[in-house]
Amino acid sequence: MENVLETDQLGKRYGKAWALRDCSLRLPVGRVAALVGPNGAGKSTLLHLAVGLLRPDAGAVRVFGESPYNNTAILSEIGFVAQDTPLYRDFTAAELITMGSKLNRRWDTALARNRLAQLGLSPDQPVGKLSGGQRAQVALALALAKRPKLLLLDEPVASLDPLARREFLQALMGSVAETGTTVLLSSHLLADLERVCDYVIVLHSAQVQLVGAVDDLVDSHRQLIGPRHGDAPIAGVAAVVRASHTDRQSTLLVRTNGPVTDPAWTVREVTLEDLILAYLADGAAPASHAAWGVPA
Ligand SMILES: Nc1ncnc2c1ncn2[C@@H]1O[C@H](COP(=O)(O)OP(=O)(O)OP(=O)(O)O)[C@@H](O)[C@H]1O
Repeated sequence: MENVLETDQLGKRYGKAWALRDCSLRLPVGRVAALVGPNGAGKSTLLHLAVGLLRPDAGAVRVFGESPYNNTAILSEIGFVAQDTPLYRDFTAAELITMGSKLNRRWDTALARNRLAQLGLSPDQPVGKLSGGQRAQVALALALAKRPKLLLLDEPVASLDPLARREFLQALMGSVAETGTTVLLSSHLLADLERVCDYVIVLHSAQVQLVGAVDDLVDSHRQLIGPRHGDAPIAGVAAVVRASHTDRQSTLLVRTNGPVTDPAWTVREVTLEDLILAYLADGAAPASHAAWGVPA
């Protein structure tokens, strides 16, 4: 399957501290991917490297097979909304739409205008006078109007109210279904991500903890509840990701390599949220997806 974004041992350092380290991942075409991790995990750094705003200090990042830092031509295929949704504050939304139409090859003016109308946002007001959430909506409308092949969104819904959030994610999904755009969006709102994403990248402390298709990851993990567990191997379990114990009972989130049939264990399916929380809690033990054998 074709990969839109690929990184190989990608690293970015600020002074002596690595903001992103040994990051190897693939994002296949057509996916809507969640980029998840605690504050300071390296999410924005990864997005900035992918859009060529930062130059790697180690390894490589390729978007559509090219280095975004050295090849500005591919930027026409990438839409990016940064975390603080920077816009020229003295410009009106209408002026920004006109500017977009002059600067972009595949610009969809009607889409941008319709979204603003749908949202009840005046196209004639300087965007600096809009609320933070309204400005985010304008930035997102402009990003969709670019009709990019890859859309990178850094916490796009953080400043939106719950209804606006739901509406935006629906609009995003509609646009993706129509155009086949690959999306990578960072967010802390796991329930939102669970609704819209079919791929996930979990970062912690500058390193990739988990990456893969949501279906594959959910299929290859289980929660086990049973007698207090020591180190003894359990048939069907490739690795224990997270364990919690009482005096007599253990609850394990495990990666499986076959069915767990030992009757001592009650086996439950996991949700994406269970998985993300388990891998985030286990952030001290990073590994590449290759090491886990999780399909990319
Ligand atoms: N310009 C900078 N100068 C120095 N350190 C930086 C800079 N930008 C980011 N960092 C550091 O790099 C690390 C990763 O930051 P990054 O912004 O990528 O995290 P994040 O996962 O996007 O966090 P958040 O969820 O808070 O937005 C952090 O430790 C941060 O302090």
